[in-house]
Amino acid sequence: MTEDYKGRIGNLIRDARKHRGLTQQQLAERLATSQSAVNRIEKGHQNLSLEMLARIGAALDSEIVALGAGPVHLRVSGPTTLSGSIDVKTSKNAGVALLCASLLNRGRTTLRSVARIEEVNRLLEVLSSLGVQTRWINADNDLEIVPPKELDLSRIDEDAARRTRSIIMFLGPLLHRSEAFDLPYAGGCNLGTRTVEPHMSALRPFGLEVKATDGSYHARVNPVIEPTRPIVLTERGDTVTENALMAAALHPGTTIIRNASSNYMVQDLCFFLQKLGVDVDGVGTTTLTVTGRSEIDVDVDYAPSEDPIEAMSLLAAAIVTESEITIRRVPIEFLEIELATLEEMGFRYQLSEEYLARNERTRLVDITTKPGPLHAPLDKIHPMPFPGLNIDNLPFFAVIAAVATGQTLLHDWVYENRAIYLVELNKLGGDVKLLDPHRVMIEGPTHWSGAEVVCPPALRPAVVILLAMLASKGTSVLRSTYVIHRGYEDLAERLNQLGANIEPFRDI
Ligand SMILES: CC(=O)N[C@H]1[C@@H](OP(=O)(O)OP(=O)(O)OC[C@H]2O[C@@H](n3ccc(=O)[nH]c3=O)[C@H](O)[C@@H]2O)O[C@H](CO)[C@@H](O)[C@@H]1O
Ligand SMILES: C=C(OP(=O)(O)O)C(=O)O
Repeated sequence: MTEDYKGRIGNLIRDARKHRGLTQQQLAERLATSQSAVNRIEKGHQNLSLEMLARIGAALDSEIVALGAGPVHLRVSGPTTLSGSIDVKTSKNAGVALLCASLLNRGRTTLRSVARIEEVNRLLEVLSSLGVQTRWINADNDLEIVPPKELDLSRIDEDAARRTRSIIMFLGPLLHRSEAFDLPYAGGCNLGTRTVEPHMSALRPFGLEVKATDGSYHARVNPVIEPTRPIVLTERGDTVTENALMAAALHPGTTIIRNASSNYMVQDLCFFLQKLGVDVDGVGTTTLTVTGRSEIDVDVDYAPSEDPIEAMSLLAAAIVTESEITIRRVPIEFLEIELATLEEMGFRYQLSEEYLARNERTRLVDITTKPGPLHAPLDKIHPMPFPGLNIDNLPFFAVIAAVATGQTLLHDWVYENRAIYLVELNKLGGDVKLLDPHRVMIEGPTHWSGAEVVCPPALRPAVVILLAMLASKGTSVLRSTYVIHRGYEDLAERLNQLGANIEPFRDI
C-alpha cells in the first residue's frame, strides 16, 4: 500500500514535469539534487519529506498533493494501434428517457442492459429520493424500478437533479400525478444556451404552467385543460418530443404531435410506450399519433437499443489510431449519413448482415474498419435532425478531419458553445481554427504529441480529446473526466481491451 502510494506520487511528478517540458536533469537542477534522485522519485523508490514535496510542487508550478478523493483523471500512453472486437452499449439518451417514462407506470418496470453511466446514476438518485425503489438485478445491468403508491415530490434530491438536464423530462409524466410540484433547474453539458421554452409550449396544452424562480421550476397543472388540436413543436428536439409523448401517454384521448423528432431515443421511448399499452402511430416519422390511457399499471420488460453515438466514438477511435477493429451491435439506421460522409473522405469498412436489437425493432450490424488514408470532404460537415448527421456525432468529425489530408469545415449551427472545445485538439498538435462560435476549420494530417489537458465541460468534445491522446506520441493526461462517465460506461477499460494504454488515477 505504502509502495503503491509512492508510485502514484512518482507518476504525478513525472506527468507534471513532462507537462512543463522539463527533463529529469532540469528538474534536478531546480531542486538542487541529482538526476538519479529525480529518477528514483518518479519510479516511487524514494521516501519524500513534506518539504521536498512542497519544493517539487513549487519547481513544477503544480500542486502535487491535494487532500481528499478528487476527480478521476486518465493517463494515456501512445501512440496506440487497436485490434479486436467491441460491443456497443445501450444509449445514454434512451436510458434517461426510459427512466423518466417509468414514472408513468404504477407497475414494475424492468429495463434490460441499461448503460451504467453517471447520467443514469443521477436519475436513479432522484427517483429514489421520490420513494421509487430501483435495483440493479444482475451483472447484465438489468434494472428494476418499482414506484411507491404516492411519489414524495417534496423530498427530491436537488443536488443530483441539478447535475442532469434530463430532469426536465419529469415534467411530462409528473403533470398527471400532481397539480403542483417543484423541480430544480436542469443541468447537463455546458453547450451554451439550451432553452426549455419548447418544453413549456409542448406541455401547456396539457394544462401545465411553469414559473421559473429561485433555481426551481414551479409547476402548476390545471387538469381540465387538454389538447384540442395537434401539438406543433417549434423545434424538432429529442427531449421535447419525449416530454410531449409522455404527457400524451397518460392522457385518455388522442394527441397528435407534429414536427416530432424521430431520433433513436424517441423511437425507443415509443416502443416502450407501446409495451405499456399506449397506442403510438407514426414511429420513425415526424407526426406521432398517441392514444393514451388514464392509468398505466403493468409489469413491463423492455430492452433499449444500442447507442449510435458510442458507435461513432468507436469508429473515430479506429480511424484516428489507423486500426482495424470490429464494432459490434451498431444501430445502422442512425449512422448511415455518418458512414456515407466518411466514405466520401476515403474511409473503407465492411458491414455484416443486419440483425435485430433486443427490442426486436432496431436494426444492428457489425462494422469492421479498414485503415487507410483519408482526405478532407469537398463540402462542410453539419448536423441535421434525424435522419441527418447527428449533432452529437459532429465533434468526432473534428478528430477524424484532423487525420485527413486537407481542410475540413465543421458547422455546428445548433449549439452556441460546443465547437470552441474542439480547439483543445491544438494542445496535442492539431490545427483547429475557430472561425466563429459555430464554425471550426481543421487542417490535417496531424502529428499528435502527448500533452496534459483538462476535460472540457462537454461530453463529446472530452471524448474527442481522449481519442486524439490514443494517437499521440508519449504520455498524455486528461484531467477531471466525470463528464465522460456521464455518457460512457468503462470507456477507458474497454479501449484498453482493444490494446489502448489508459490508466485512471486520482490526485492523492
Ligand atoms: C438526453 C438527450 O436525449 N439529449 C440529447 C437531446 O438533448 P435536448 O433534447 O435537451 O436538446 P436541446 O433541447 O438542448 O436542443 C439542442 C439544441 O438544438 C436547438 N434546436 C433543436 C432542435 C431544432 O429543431 N432546432 C434547434 O434549434 C435547441 O435550441 C438547442 O440549442 O438532443 C440534443 C440534440 O440532438 C442532443 O445533443 C442530446 O444528446
Ligand atoms: C449533449 C449531450 O447530452 P445531454 O443532453 O445529456 O447534455 C450529449 O449526449 O452529447
